Order: sequence, then C-alpha cells, then structure tokens
Amino acid sequence: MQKMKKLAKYLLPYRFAVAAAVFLIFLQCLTQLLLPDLMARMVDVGIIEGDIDYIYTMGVYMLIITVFSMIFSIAANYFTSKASAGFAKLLRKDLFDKVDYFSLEEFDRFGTSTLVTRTTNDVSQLQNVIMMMLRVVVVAPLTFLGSILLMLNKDVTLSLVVLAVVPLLAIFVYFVSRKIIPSVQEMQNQLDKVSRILRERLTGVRVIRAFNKEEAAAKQYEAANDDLTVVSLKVNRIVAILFPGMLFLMNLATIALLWFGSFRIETAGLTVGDMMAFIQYVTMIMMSVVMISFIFVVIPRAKVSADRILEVLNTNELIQDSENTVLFENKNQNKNENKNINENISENANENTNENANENANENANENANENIISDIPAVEFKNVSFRYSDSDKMILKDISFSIHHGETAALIGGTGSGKTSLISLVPRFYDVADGIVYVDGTDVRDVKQSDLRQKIGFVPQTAVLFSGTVAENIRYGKEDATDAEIWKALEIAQAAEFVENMEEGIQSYISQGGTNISGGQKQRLTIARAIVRRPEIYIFDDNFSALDYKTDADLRYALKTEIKDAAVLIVAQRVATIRNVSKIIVLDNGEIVGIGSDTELMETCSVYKEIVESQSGSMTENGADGGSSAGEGDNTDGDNTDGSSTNGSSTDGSSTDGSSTDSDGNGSDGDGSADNDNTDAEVTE
Ligand SMILES: Nc1ncnc2c1ncn2[C@@H]1O[C@H](COP(=O)(O)OP(=O)(O)OP(=O)(O)O)[C@@H](O)[C@H]1O
Repeated sequence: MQKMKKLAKYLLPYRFAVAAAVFLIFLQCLTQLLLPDLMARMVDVGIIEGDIDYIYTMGVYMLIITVFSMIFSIAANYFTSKASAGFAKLLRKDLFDKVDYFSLEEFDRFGTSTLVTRTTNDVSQLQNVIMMMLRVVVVAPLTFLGSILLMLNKDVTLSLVVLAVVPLLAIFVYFVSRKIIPSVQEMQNQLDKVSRILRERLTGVRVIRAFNKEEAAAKQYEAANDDLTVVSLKVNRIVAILFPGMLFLMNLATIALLWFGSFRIETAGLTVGDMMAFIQYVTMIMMSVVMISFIFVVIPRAKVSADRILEVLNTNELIQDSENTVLFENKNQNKNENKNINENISENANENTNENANENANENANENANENIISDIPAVEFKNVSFRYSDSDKMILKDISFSIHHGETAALIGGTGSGKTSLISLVPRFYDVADGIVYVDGTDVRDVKQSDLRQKIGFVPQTAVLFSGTVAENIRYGKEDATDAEIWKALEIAQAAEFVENMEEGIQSYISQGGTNISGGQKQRLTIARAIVRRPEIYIFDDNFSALDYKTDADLRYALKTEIKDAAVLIVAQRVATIRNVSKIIVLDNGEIVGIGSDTELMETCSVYKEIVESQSGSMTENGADGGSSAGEGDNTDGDNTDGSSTNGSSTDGSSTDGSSTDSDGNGSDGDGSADNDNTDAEVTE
C-alpha cells in the first residue's frame, strides 16, 4: 500500500484528467445499464403486442443512449490515456534523474541492463495497468452491483439461481491468479537476462567475430531466450486456462438462467423481454467478474514492475553530499592568504640577507616553483587510505599515503588488479574510503559538494567513452561553453587536432554511437581533449596512453607538460617506459604502496618496480631475439630503448641492442617513434 502511495503521487498532476475519466466512465456505465430494460420493454410491449410505434420510440431511445455511451467512452479514453501517459513520463523522468545521481556503487549493484528495462519496460507495464484500472475500477463494481439490483428488481428467485455461479467464478479466478504471480516475477527476471546478454553480445561484436565465437554467443543467447520462452509459455498457459474456464462458467450461468427462466415464465409470470434482459445482465455481471479477474492477472505483473521501479527510486546513494559542505574557495582563500604570508615572510627574509645569496635563492625558488610545487597544500593527498568495494570484504587498497602538489606529475604503476583504477576513483569520490582520508586541496573530499570536487578534476577513464554527436559536442561535455578556439586548443594538446582537421567537417564531424567510426587511439585522444578543455586543476589519466603509439604518447605528454604547468597530474601507466622520467612514481602491489620515488631511486630500492621494468625489458629481449614482429610489442621495445638511453643508460644497455633488433624488423614507424621520442622524452623529463 505504501508502495502504491509512493507511485500514486505521479498521478497527482493529472488528477483532473483522472477525475474526468472516472466521471465519463461512470456515465458510460449507466447508459449501458439502461439498455437491457429498454430492450425488454421493446419486446414485451412492442413486439409481443405488435405496437410498431413503441418499437420505433424504444429504438430511437436506445440509439440515442448508445451514441452518448460512445461519446462518453471516447472522451474517457482520451483522459485515461492522458493521465497514464503523463504518469509514465513523470516516473521515467524521476527514474532517470535518480539513476543519473547514482554513484558507481549503485551501478555496480544493479547493472546497466536492468536499469534500462526498469526505466522502459517496467514503466510501460505500469502505464498499461493504470489505463486499464481507471476503467475497470469504475466499470466492474458499478456494472456488477447495478446489474444485480436490476435483476433482483425483475425476479429475486431467478437472480439468486444465477448469482450462485458467481462465487464459483471468483474462487476459480483466485486460485489461477495465485499461480501466475511467481511466474510473472520469473518472466521479468528472464527478460532482464535476455537484454543483458543481448547488450553484451552487441557491444562485444568485434571480439566475438575476432575469436570466431559467433556460435557460442548464439548458443548463450538461445539458452536465455529459451528460458524466457519457457516461463512466458507457463504464464500464458495459466492465462489460457483462465479465460476459457471463465467462459465455461458464464455459459453455465446462461444455461441455468434459460432452464429456470422458462419455469419462471410459466409459473411466476416472468415476461420474455425480462428474460432477455436477464441474459444481458448475466453477461454484464460475468464480464465485470472477468474484468476483476483480469486485474488479478495484470496486478501481479504491475506489482513486480512497481517493486523493481521502487527498488531503484528507494535506493539511497551511498555517496551523497554531506549536510555541511564546505567550499573549496574558502580553502583556496586560506591557501592564498598563507601563500601571501609566506611570500611576505620570504620577502622580509630576503631583505635581511645579502644580495648575492638572495638572487641565487630566488632563482632556485623560481625554478622549483615553475617545475614543481606551486603551493604548500597538496592538490591531492591520500592519508592512510584503505578501501574495499561494498559487495566484498576484501580490502583492495591498504594504508595508502602519498600526495601530489599543483604543478607536479605523479605516475601510478603496478600489476593488473593491483588497485590502480580503484585508487584514482577515490579522488573524484566515485567511491568512499573505508578508512583514512582523501584530501583535495587540503579538504576531505567528503566535506565538499561532489559537483565542486569534480569541477576541479579532469578524469579520463580507462575505457574511452564517446557519445553520439559531433566532435565539438563531445568535447563540450568537458566545458559546456567552450569556444571553437578552446576546443581546437584542447584537441591540439591531446594530439587530436590533425585527425579532426582531416575529418570532413572538422569539429562538426559526427561521431557515431560509441565512437565506432574512429579508431581506438583517436577515441582516446578525444576523451583526453574533453578533460583538457575544462582546464581542471587536477588531471587523472587511467592508463589512457597505452592506446596511443609511442610517438603520440610522448608528444601528448610533452604538450600537457608545457600547457598545464599549474595542474597536478596523476597518470596510471602500464608501460613503464612512458613514465620512467616522472619524478614521483608510485608503485602499487596488491593494494599497497611498495615504493615512491624516481626511476633511479626505485630501481635501487623497490624490487617490485625493478621486476616490472625487467619484465618489460625481458619481453623486449625475447622480441629482439625472436625477431618479434608484433607492432604493439615493437612500440614497447622502442619505448624502453628510448627511455633507457635517455634516462638510465647503464641499466638498459641491453635494451639498446633490443631496440635496434626491433627496428631491424623493418618497422618504419617504430624507427620514427624512437627518433622523436629521444627528443621529446628529454623535454618531458621532470
Ligand atoms: N566494481 C568492483 N567491485 C568489486 N571488486 C572490484 C570492482 N572493480 C575492481 N574490483 C577488484 O578490485 C581489484 C583492483 O582492481 P583495479 O581495477 O583497481 O585494478 P587495476 O590495478 O586498475 O587493474 P588494471 O591494470 O587491470 O586496470 C581487483 O581485484 C578487482 O577484481
């Protein structure tokens, strides 16, 4: 009941349409009830007594009533449609808004397919039920009671005989409908399953083709489809019993009526017209019982849909803005004040020292400021952070502490599943920590509005996601009012300007759904441009550069470095070569930080890091020895080689040879890459 109340509020704005519909259906129902009596009189007076005028008069009355009935019915349908469609519109909107604010925890819990089915199919189910209920709720009881009263008015004994069948019908309907409810629930779940498999198969079509898995995919879909068919058939079998069963009972009532009616005509003076009216009343009574029983079929379905919808609407997002959110501005103000104070202090201090020393100190300070840290308060700081997903007890991150300042770049490296993506998801507060605190600009991320927090962050997820629309529209996801010039600048930094220029309509070129008409690397670059266009204070890249060839990767990082000097950058990387020049490398192993430092430091102190480096140069050696021809591995090899020669010459002496052996594969582009990389890497070096 509580549930129904919650859903009824969506009908509230359409209460006038509902009231009008109910009133019109009521009128239609009354007109229907008048007809049998008019017909009875027509037969008894007009036909039996041969009064033609009376037949005409009654005929005209009946015609007028029927026309009115039709008008009422059409108008009622208009209002019921208006109310039910409006209800569905509001409900869909609320569902969408709700889901829009779900944190990733809720998406993980529900899954995308069921959220789609709940917002579409389940809402349509409720819409249909409302349409039907508005009619049935008025028609069924009114017809039922009206017919009984009119019948009793004509012949009480005969009425009682006929009415004896009604409880039989009611009991039959009750038992059948009880069987339907669980099957309907199961049917809805199977429908979810089919749509989930369909979605997976369709989005993964390339993988399926590449691995010749069409048959397996078809089999999996077939199995789910079969399950759905089985359970749908089960429901329909019950429905199939229900209606003939009811018709049988209705016919039984009519036979009983004719049998006993004929006696009543002989003995109690029942007229033929009344007998015919009786038959119509019985039909109307049975029809109203059928209508009510139909409710029993539809309501369980609607209940399942309502439950599924309410489950979404009643979900409390695990991540919500706290009641007393603070503004970053305050912090920044403090920060600036602190900065001013520091500047004053250093000015005073400078005045008191000798001039030469002063100049040197200033130069050093400026260099440091330009290259590295801009303010004392870290842009991102993890303090003893532990984290686990809500559906599991296993701690994915354990006691993580590190910080990144504005103007600083840090790289996160570690094996697959070591927790890199989980870690960076905590910065924009996609998830909440289990323990410890994540600070952004010195403020606990739980203390600020999520929108304020995310405004500061340019997050590029691991999987490149583009929406159907133009390149410009996709980039403007990052900044709604970005000018064309800003978009081009972002594209330039993301190394995407060239290929967008070559597209027929430049930034107005259309990207099809999911970005299927551009390459993986191009897609990735557009998502990077989308983050850059908003000029955030913090950039987070989740292993986005591995989809790029090494030259583009290096060019992009160089452009980033020169264009976004003040921002803090956190890069998740798989290819060690791409981050070896970063001064702060954070090594993650099994959810724990096992080393923080520069490449040189880590090579000496961190066995996990050394292992990662060696494993990647190891694969290089194998490639070299085997004359490996994989383009991807070739890229990697070049990368390591370049990096090795520019930063760690001694330790990667071996890779130098590997590099040349890969080049000797005749991979021209690799050769190019390494030449450019030598340059760029030197410049990227922090
Ligand atoms: N939504 C989730 N719910 C439950 N567990 C998850 C979820 N996402 C990831 N995990 C688990 O958390 C662990 C860390 O995963 P994470 O994606 O953070 O690793 P990663 O280092 O980014 O891996 P990769 O380099 O392969 O992207 C894994 O064991 C994974 O199974």
